[in-house]
Amino acid sequence: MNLILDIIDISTPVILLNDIDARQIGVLEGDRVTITRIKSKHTIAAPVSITKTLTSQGTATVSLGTNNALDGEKGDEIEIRAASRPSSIAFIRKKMDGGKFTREETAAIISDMSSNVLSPSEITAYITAAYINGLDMDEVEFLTREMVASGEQITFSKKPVVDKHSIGGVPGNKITLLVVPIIASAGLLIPKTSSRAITGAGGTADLMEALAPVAFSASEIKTMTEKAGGVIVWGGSTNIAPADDMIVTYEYPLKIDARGQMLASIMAKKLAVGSDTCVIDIPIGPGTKIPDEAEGRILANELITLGNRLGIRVECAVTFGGSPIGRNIGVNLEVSEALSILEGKRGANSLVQKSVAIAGIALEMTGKSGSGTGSDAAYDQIKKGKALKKMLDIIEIQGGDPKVKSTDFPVGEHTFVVPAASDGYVVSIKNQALISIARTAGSPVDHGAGLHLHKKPGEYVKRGEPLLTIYAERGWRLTRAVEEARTTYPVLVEGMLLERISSNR
Ligand SMILES: O=P(O)(O)OC[C@H]1O[C@H](OP(=O)(O)O)[C@H](O)[C@@H]1O
Ligand SMILES: Nc1ccnc(=O)[nH]1
Repeated sequence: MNLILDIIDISTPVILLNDIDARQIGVLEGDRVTITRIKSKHTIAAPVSITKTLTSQGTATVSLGTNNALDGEKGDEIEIRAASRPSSIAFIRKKMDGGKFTREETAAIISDMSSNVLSPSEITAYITAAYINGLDMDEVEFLTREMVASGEQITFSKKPVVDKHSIGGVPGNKITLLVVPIIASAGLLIPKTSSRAITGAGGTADLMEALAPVAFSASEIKTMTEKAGGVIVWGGSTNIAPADDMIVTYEYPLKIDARGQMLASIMAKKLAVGSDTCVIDIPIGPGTKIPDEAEGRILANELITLGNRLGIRVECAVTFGGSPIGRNIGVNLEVSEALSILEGKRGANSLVQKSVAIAGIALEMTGKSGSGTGSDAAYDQIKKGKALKKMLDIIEIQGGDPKVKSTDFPVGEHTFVVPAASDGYVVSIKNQALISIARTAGSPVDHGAGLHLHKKPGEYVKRGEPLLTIYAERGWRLTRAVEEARTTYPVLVEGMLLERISSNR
């Protein structure tokens, strides 16, 4: 049936059909149709949503998410036909039943995902099936290569091309804002692509966005890296492994990072930007993605094996993730904390030591520093102000303000101080509770939202002294975050009364 195209500004891939037209085409809610733009003969597929009022008879309203693939204009004539179910759904079902994906099946899933043929519930089913039944190394390699093939690739003529990545999972992990300028200031190329928050309250792409734009094409990333030595950009921005970003989008609300997808997500971004030397941070501990050192070693071997298969030299650093890195969680708070260290101010040991350790490994891997001297050399780049200067160059080349200072990042005006309920040493911190409070307060969308930890494990606190301060840009968000802090006890002080339980009678 031929209809007239209208476009609605929502991102979810969908086509809205009037119920009378839908009946004539023979489709029900959630069924798929093919849409052919008569003028260009270009055909795509999309899931249907049926309406009596939003779209009148004779019109088909597609979301921006769908129109990106169709490339249509309001008023175009389009032909709509009921489509058969994509074959990738059968492959997803195979994984639900514990089967193994072939390269062709992986390619079909990634292609259907990238071209919006799969609906959000089907993508979620794919991630969930892989989360539960896992992917073996062949399947991970297929996925990585298909993710790369779904977008553009960069090659540099100068070698080495260095990279770093963290598997995430530990709150406050802003080290990329220090590691990249350290490495670039040592004269190495580092085209760093990051995801937004996956399980956390602020991913590196979210943090960097407070300093400069992060969405660039592959050729812009190449040119900027060649000029400044490094960049910190959003991997899902344009066309660097776009299928990876779709997976991350559907993982975020579930607060999961499926193992096979995580390996592919990280390594696809490395392969796409042409890096040959990579250090990967694996934070371990309670409330992180990896519970202990033994599991950290297994993951490290998987990343190294995958790197070998892709021609990337990988070293992993298993790091302590049992409590936050630094003391701030949330976009502006983290950016400010990272910049203040680059500016030479005193800062949290956990942040400085971890950053120079990771940067040091990269310096040693590339021969810039001798064995065992990398972290001192990395620290020197901070102390001599070279890392700060490089970070400002990176900010400038990405279109941010090169005069920015650590004090330029406002926190939300709504604040609440959580006091210690008793005297004692802080014995532990619940990462997941802190992440959840920061997300509830508005992070990463509200840049001023988040929290500051006054006390970390091993530190003494007196009753009534602040344990943490919560910041929000909106009063209602602060109220909800405070309610959460009251029930989850994110910072545990020894001897603290956690709960009173009495008989119901
Ligand atoms: O939200 P969770 O799952 O904690 O972690 C995701 C973060 O971890 C990685 O950090 P980086 O790019 O190595 O700095 C990703 O790119 C992303 O920013
Ligand atoms: N799944 C992922 C974990 C960490 N970083 C990523 O880019 N992707």
